Amino acid sequence: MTNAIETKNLTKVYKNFTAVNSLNLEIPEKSIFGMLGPNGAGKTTTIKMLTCLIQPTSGKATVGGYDVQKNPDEVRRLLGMVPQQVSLYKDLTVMENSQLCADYYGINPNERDSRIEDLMELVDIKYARDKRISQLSGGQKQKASLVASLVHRPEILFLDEPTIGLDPTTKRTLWDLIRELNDNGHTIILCSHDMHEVDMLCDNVGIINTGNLVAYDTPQGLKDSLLESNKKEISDTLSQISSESNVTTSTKEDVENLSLRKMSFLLESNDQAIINALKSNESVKSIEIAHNGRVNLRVDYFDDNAINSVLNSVMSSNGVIKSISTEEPSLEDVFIKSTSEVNEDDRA
Ligand SMILES: Nc1ncnc2c1ncn2[C@@H]1O[C@H](COP(=O)(O)OP(=O)(O)OP(=O)(O)O)[C@@H](O)[C@H]1O
Repeated sequence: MTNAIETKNLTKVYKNFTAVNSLNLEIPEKSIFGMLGPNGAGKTTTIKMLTCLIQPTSGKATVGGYDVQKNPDEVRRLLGMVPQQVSLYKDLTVMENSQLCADYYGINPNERDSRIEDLMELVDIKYARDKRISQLSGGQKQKASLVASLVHRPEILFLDEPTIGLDPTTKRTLWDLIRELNDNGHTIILCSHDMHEVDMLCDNVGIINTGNLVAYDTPQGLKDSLLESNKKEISDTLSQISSESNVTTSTKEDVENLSLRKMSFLLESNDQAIINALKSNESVKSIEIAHNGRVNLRVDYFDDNAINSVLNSVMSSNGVIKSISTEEPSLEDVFIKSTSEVNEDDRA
């Protein structure tokens, strides 16, 4: 698979502060890539280098095969950018702003307006085509910005916090649009603090912390690796504790609790036979029935068959499960873990 974007030791230093530190990144063509990182991590600086707005201090980046320093015009032609702060002309209308963009990219005037009309229809902003940007709401401005940035049909689209401040319905429309653009072959680079959005939309995710790429994988791969590293951490701590006689009972209990994973059921009825079967199941370490009737269990983290065995206990007592949930690590957990080890000197 070819890469839409490649960086090799890409670095940006402001005076003596390193904002992006030797970044090596590969973003496959026609994929959706999520860029995560805490405030000040270096995401915008990276995007600015990739979109030729600033020059790297050292290292290299190619976009669509073109070097950002040697061929900035070719790179600009390939990409579209929807920035965090909408950068359209406030006194011009939605239509006029898009026309200006189309003219900048030399789109044939005969084709220009029909392209814009189609895009306005796609993002549902046609009804405001003749309104000035200053008269639009936040969500409408975001949509107008999308139309203007898509008019030259960019192969690679950078979206910086595209759904921030949008209502849930408009957010969903934009998510659908992002998927649709991707289905049509556009590579999307999505910068977002919305973990659900990134988890749901992205093929790959990179987490940047103090200018360094600290994690890169599929969303599921990141969550799986956190589960593995949690298991290891708990098991190491438990074996350390069991060899130290002066550790208090409550500390032991705290760590042992960490080694339990939550699971919960809603059963058609909480027959005593089912509850007894669960209580006598060795994988079940605690059981509690909530006021809404939900059965909350804690099962052994390390027992790979725990969930299967719990399900068997319910089924063999003729229990009917209406809903079930287990607690798995979320992308937010991965983010917090990957960005928690910050060297304070790096943040200066
Ligand atoms: N022109 C500049 N001069 C000096 N330092 C800068 C400049 N631009 C950015 N920085 C610093 O570089 C670091 C990275 O900033 P950047 O804007 O890339 O972060 P970010 O990850 O996009 O953050 P956010 O999520 O808050 O938008 C920050 O510490 C910032 O203060």
